[in-house]
Amino acid sequence: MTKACIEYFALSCPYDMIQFDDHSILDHGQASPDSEANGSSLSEKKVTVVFVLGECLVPVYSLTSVNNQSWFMGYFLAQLILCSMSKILTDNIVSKELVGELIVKFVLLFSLCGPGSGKGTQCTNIVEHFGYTHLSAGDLLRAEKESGSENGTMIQNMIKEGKIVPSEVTIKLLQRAMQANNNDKFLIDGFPRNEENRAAFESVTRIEPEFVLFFDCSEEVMERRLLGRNQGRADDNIDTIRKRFKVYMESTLPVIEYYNSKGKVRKIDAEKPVEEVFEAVKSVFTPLHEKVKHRSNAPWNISRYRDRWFLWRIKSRQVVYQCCCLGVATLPEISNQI
Ligand SMILES: Nc1ncnc2c1ncn2[C@@H]1O[C@H](COP(=O)(O)OP(=O)(O)OP(=O)(O)O)[C@@H](O)[C@H]1O
Ligand SMILES: O=c1ccn([C@@H]2O[C@H](COP(=O)(O)O)[C@@H](O)[C@H]2O)c(=O)[nH]1
Repeated sequence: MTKACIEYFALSCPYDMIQFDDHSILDHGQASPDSEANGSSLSEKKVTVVFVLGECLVPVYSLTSVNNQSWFMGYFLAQLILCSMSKILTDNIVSKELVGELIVKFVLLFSLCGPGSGKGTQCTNIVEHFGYTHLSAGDLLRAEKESGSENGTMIQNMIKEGKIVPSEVTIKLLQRAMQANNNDKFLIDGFPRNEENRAAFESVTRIEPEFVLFFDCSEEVMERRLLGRNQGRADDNIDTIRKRFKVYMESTLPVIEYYNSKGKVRKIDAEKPVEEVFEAVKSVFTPLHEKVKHRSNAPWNISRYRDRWFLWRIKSRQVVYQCCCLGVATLPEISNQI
């Protein structure tokens, strides 16, 4: 989550310093069956709010000293996004260290490998073993084409030619799929396909991958696997396969090199049998899995502040909270649910 960021500021403020648009939070508190949730006890509590400052202000909140209730946290955060940020920012900058363990990262992994290297096969294993949500950009595009979308013909032509679909189309599909899913661990397969995809995704979502899986496999082996796949895909023919290899070498390899220069690439020998490849995958995932397994299984919520969508979730008592800016979006289809 927001790993591309930039700077953290933790602000401690008494609850009553925060100006809400209305007082319904207190009304809510009085209505709560939980005695700690009444208005007077809330006003005595202290809240630490963490902001991430970037190109735009992306709020990330973590709460300390709050004996919170889940309804309160949810309502508080929704209100806080809507309230005047400037009022809070002018007060009480405490320390950057406070952030520490309290910010729980939104885990994102990319699997970026040649066509036919076996990334789809391994992603299925990773989902079963480590509980990630697997989003295959290619599958999302194929489903979009099948749905009769206005982009259907364009997508079909691009896939047939092995070309890369414009970033805005693919990113919108990925964002929608992430928003529709409660998981906090996503494995995005076959994306970003080129530098433009990568830069657009990071700029829109402000999310960077934790690491990038790279399945090393020769063209000869990949070609043999694709020709033997037998799933009726329009691009599993020798002409399209060769075009895909060319696009991969010219456009996708530079993305892998970019992530490699940032120390994020985990290279795996993908020419071995499926089970052996998965053993290597497991050794890459296990340390990360250990690190994040304490994370909350609370459901994700979504809300919008101005033109930005925020994905957030709360776990009360143990102070687990995550917030992720999903970027500028007009998503009228979900606005009614908020
Ligand atoms: N390690 C392996 N050894 C032998 N065959 C494999 C291995 N991994 C995958 N395959 C087979 O190779 C074919 C391609 O695998 P898969 O669909 O996982 O590739 P992919 O990288 O996701 O391809 P694409 O980019 O075209 O979606 C499948 O038929 C799969 O069963
Ligand atoms: O981010 C993406 C992912 C895929 N495409 C197009 O889809 C095909 C098939 O992708 P697979 O990952 O192999 O299933 C690919 O050749 C591209 O044409 C895309 O444009 N952008």
